Amino acid sequence: MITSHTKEAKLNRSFSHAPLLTATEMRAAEQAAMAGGGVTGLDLMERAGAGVVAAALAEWPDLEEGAQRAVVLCGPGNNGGDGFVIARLLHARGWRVDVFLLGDAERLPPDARHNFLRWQEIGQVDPLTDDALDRFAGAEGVALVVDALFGTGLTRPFLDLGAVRGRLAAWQAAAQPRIVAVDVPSGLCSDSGRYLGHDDSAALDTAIKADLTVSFHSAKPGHYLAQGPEGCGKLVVCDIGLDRAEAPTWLAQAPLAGRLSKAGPSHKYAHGHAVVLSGPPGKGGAARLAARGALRVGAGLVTVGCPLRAVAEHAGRLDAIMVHGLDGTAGLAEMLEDMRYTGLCLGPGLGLGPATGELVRTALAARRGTVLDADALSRFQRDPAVLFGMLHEACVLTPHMGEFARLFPDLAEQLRAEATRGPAFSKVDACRAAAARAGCVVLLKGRDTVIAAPDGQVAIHAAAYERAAPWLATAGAGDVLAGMICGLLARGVDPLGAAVTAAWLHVEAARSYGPGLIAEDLPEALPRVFRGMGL
Ligand SMILES: NC(=O)C1=CN([C@@H]2O[C@H](COP(=O)(O)OP(=O)(O)OC[C@H]3O[C@@H](n4cnc5c(N)ncnc54)[C@H](O)[C@@H]3O)[C@@H](O)[C@H]2O)[C@@H](O)CC1
Ligand SMILES: [K+]
Repeated sequence: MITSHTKEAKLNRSFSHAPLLTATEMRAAEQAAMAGGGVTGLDLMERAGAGVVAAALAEWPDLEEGAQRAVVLCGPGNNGGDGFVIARLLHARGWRVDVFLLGDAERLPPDARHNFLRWQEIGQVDPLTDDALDRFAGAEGVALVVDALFGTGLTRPFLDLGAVRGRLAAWQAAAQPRIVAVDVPSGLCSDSGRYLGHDDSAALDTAIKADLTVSFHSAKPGHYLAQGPEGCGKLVVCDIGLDRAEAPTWLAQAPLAGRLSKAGPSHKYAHGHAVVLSGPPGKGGAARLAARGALRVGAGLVTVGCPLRAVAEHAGRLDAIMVHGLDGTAGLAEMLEDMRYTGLCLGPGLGLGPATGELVRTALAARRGTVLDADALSRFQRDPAVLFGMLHEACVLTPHMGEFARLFPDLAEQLRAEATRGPAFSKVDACRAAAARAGCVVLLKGRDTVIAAPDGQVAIHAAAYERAAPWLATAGAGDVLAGMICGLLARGVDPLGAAVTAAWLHVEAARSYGPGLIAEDLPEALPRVFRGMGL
């Protein structure tokens, strides 16, 4: 599952991005390094443990002051092994450390067992039972709890230890020790960001939620998807000396400024002409928002194409954006004979009637860069295969979860089903399968937006951690996103690049505007974002 060098080189020109490794890919990276002979599993475990200690001390400098007290909860695998290393390193700093083990010490894997035995030369290990935790509940002065129960090896729900979660929650509320999770908060699936065995909405009430999560080598999809960000608190990735891995899934980061620059050809047609189709009078606001997004993202020209009877409404509301009255699908077909129209956007406010289906058919036959959103997707709920049969590789579909379920009901159902085994079916899995089925780029919206191409590449764009943008949950924001993608397609950006770039800019615009944001503000915030990028 490693991308080819050619593909990688192409991606590198478009984005800065970091690979996100699944549990299987992470294991493979570790195995490859060990097979190369340069490093042993014990070396990696030592580096992982040292990385957690360093990250915790960097996060909370007050922990450097005086002797502190820590509780380390170790699990039955190598995540627990990291825990024994951490206990030893904290002890070496003069800390008082209490260590609990979940499971049978005899059955620990070799590296974890080695570190268990080393710890036993220093201190004792208590079994992690309800009784032990009860006895410990009154312990004073615990400054740090280390969650080293389960990492990437979580295969089944972590249910029988409701007591642990309850205790941690109680400690967090009462004594307020900091909780640092090793690799992932235990119970969270590192591939999907889902807490196994829990209804999603209830999971966070009972889960181990960390204040800081320290992962190794590369972040994992689960740190960014679903409940990952809430569970992890804050994320730090520490280097454990493995070679940089490439993977088909990566984290979308800032687009390279050069790709958005207007330096070079100065003629407006050099930057493309985007067309946003609008619905009937009184329903044109969504199209106008999309058109504004297309214009601000740098399309040379933008036209709203609308029914003849909606021309007056649009003309009264638009200046820099042109209005073109269309006489149904024939009018659209005639308009698109002009090859200077380079990007299309259909869906926002378009309506769910048969006319929408016909407009989509006509637009797709013109084979331009085309964004299909909202009604242009929902219209095909009864027979998605009809839509899939018309799509081409210059298309981008931008469903939210409800629209996704209309087009890909089986995939949505898999995502909705309770996750009972790890690694669990993830939004990445769903979106990757959808893109393969549709034969074009699919951008599945959410705080964790997932963007998949039909060749299997997937970018996760998460408005989480330092890029949280809660104000983006506002009416019309999706219309602006569709318009921004359309504008980039019109400018000649490839579909995956356009979708990833727009997703990043959209969140950046929201963050730069801040509280009180409404959809109209998003396009207007783009100039500030561009200036910040040095454009
Ligand atoms: N892969 C790597 O490159 C490295 C891995 N390291 C650590 O190793 C971890 C992965 O170790 P493992 O693969 O041993 O996996 P884990 O330590 O995450 O857990 C695996 C063990 O837990 C059991 N288990 C899974 N779910 C359970 C449940 N719900 N209840 C009870 N038992 C359950 C499994 O049967 C297995 O015995 C990483 O998360 C990381 O912390 C680090 O030491 C550094 C290097
Ligand atoms: K953990």
